[in-house]
Amino acid sequence: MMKNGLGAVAGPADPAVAGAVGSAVHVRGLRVRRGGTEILHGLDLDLRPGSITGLLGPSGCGKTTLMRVLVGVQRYDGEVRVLGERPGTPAVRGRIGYVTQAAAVYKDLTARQNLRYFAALAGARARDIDEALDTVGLTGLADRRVSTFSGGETGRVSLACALVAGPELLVLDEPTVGLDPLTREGLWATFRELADAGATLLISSHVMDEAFHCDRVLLMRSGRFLAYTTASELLERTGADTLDAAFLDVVRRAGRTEQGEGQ
Ligand SMILES: Nc1ncnc2c1ncn2[C@@H]1O[C@H](COP(=O)(O)OP(=O)(O)OP(=O)(O)O)[C@@H](O)[C@H]1O
Repeated sequence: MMKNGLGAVAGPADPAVAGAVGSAVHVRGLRVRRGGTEILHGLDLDLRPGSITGLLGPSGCGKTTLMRVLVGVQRYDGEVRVLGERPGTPAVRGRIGYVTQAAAVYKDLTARQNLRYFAALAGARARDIDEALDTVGLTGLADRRVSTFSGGETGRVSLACALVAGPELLVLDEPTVGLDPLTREGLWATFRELADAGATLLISSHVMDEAFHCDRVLLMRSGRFLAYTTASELLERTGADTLDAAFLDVVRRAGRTEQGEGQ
């Protein structure tokens, strides 16, 4: 398992639930190549059921690639289990929600019609459509065609479509980008409710401060995990005033460790 800049390891959040059986996500030695280049360099990870994990790191570090592996649309080498199964297998496909950066909704339908469609696909697992619309703040726009929505509103329809399917694992690629602070706070409250009800959430973000909403954060850089910790622990250990400064500190320490190992 890889050492990070804080002297900890990117691995089990809680030894009591570590391993393929107890983890919602279990990853060992994950490697991914895209376009002939290795993008992820041997990742280890366990996510506890009912937890929120923030996946934080600069653009291009491999966040989306990791998410693609978990939802079963990316080839990989190594061991990966999601909800106890191999990614992409029929046994888990309907139990995982994935919201990409590009909204995947039907623009010629209204928001409500989109949700009805995704609820129908989810069958017995489906949640209440009005509640999902309310959660993302779209009740007032529910019966307008999505083609008339702003980018942020369209993104919220996409999120509501994932929510309405009642997923056990929710993988969200930058769900709060372009949203106003009020909607953002409301969404984080919803994410917490989902986790409290037993769902596991992995949420990527560029915004370091969103780490305060997460149970744990994974700091990622250049296809490697630098730390798997909490926001407050990160501040405490680095002595930094802000999470941005703490992240830079971790990056510098990791660089020094690599240099030291290379000598
Ligand atoms: N099909 C591809 N062929 C070659 N390289 C790729 C391909 N897809 C992605 N990459 C590269 O893989 C790296 C990781 O990309 P990824 O989309 O996972 O990053 P990210 O952390 O999600 O970035 P962002 O925050 O900007 O969305 C990037 O350097 C990207 O250029």
